[in-house]
Amino acid sequence: MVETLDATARASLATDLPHWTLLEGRDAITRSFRFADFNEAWGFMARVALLAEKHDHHPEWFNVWNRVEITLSTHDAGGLSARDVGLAKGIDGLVA
Ligand SMILES: C[C@H](O)[C@H](O)[C@H]1CNC2=NC(N)=NC(=O)C2=N1
Repeated sequence: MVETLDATARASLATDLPHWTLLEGRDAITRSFRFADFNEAWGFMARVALLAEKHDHHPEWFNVWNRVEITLSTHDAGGLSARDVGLAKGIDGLVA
């Protein structure tokens, strides 16, 4: 069983992941990305997919042309876990 984030980890979310926001009504974080065109967005999604496989942790996502919205939550934990923070940091690294 995966543990959800403790209070200390939650308190540092805003500084650890400044580009991600907490969803309303659900224990999950989200970030929206915008690219020059669909080709760039799809390339990013391909890199995220490889990263997700490496982490064995997978995003919920939505794409329209140049926009990609990613939501992270740990289904096995029923909420946010360190796996989400790890994957979010990895995703941030792809666009840094
Ligand atoms: C068996 C496999 O390790 C699990 O189902 C993993 C795969 N990817 C996952 N991704 C996410 N977001 N949450 C999970 O609980 C999860 N579990």
